[in-house]
Amino acid sequence: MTAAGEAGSAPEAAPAKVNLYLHVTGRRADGYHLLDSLVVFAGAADSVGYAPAQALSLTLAGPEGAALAAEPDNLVLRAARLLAAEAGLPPTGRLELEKCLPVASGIGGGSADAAAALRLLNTAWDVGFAPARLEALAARLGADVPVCVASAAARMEGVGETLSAAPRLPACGLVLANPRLPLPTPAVFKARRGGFTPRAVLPEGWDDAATMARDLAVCRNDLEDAAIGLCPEVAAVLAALRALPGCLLARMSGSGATCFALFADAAQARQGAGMLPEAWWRWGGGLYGAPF
Ligand SMILES: C[C@](O)(CO)[C@H](O)COP(=O)(O)OP(=O)(O)OC[C@H]1O[C@@H](n2ccc(N)nc2=O)[C@H](O)[C@@H]1O
Ligand SMILES: Nc1ncnc2c1ncn2[C@@H]1O[C@H](COP(=O)(O)OP(=O)(O)OP(=O)(O)O)[C@@H](O)[C@H]1O
Repeated sequence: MTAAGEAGSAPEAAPAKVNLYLHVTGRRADGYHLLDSLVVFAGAADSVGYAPAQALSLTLAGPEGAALAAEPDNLVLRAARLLAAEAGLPPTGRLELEKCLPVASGIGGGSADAAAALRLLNTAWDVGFAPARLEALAARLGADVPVCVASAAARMEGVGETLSAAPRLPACGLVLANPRLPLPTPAVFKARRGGFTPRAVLPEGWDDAATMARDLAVCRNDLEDAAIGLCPEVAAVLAALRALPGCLLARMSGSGATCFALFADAAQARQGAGMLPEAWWRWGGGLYGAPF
């Protein structure tokens, strides 16, 4: 155990993933859908903390923690047990999950938590697996977990395990809004109707948010209609986002119900989030890791 491990590790951020577009390009024989998606990470995040202890445990904190109180199989614990088994170690430690992202909401909160736990424990337990090995483990926890291991913008294909470089992203602002209605991913995939959408054609990069929004406008989220069928409030969230001053593009993320809007900068996005109904979960800011 390292000195840092004995004192407990610094909390690991678990940022929200946002699917700027999501094309369903095909379907595998096992029923899983083949996707093409541009994934970015927002400044909105959960965090996972660790302190050494003989037995593995998890405590929940944060504004959305109560929503997981009855969850028998938290992804953080599943990630910890999987890493321990692969490393040939007993799973140990007191984990704390500060839950700020709404549960079952299309921004991969559970996936981000699982990936953060893999990163944190890979260091705290001195396992030392390379990122590629962590990504392979992550794929066993869920389709969205591999992209969350690096928590950096990426193009995601296959069922989520094929990651490649994203176009160079400009500075931009993001608003996230959720009507506080959970929408489980399996139900949305099941309700999807229609054919497949080709892989998107993307440039090498964008110099400003308006150009990026213009190019992304020809893409779509192929789960949006199914999500609106199951949760009509998604349409109201999209309408409210599109009405915000400075909104360049609004679309649903993942399987919903969270929708995002793109802005020229983080300040405009923060202002926009403040104009949305208080009953919704809403967040405004920049991309994860951006200077502000
Ligand atoms: C919609 C996305 O959020 C886009 O980023 C992800 O593809 C979903 O990732 P996730 O929540 O980690 O999904 P998982 O927990 O692996 O799968 C939940 C369920 O969604 C469906 N599913 C998921 C991913 C995928 N590529 N095809 C699917 O059909 C399957 O019915 C699966 O049983
Ligand atoms: N740490 C966690 N955070 C959130 N959900 C968790 C966690 N651990 C287990 N879960 C379970 O996982 C489910 C959330 O998965 P789901 O894929 O629907 O939503 P999501 O994490 O918002 O991601 P997506 O973008 O894929 O929709 C919840 O129903 C919850 O019971």
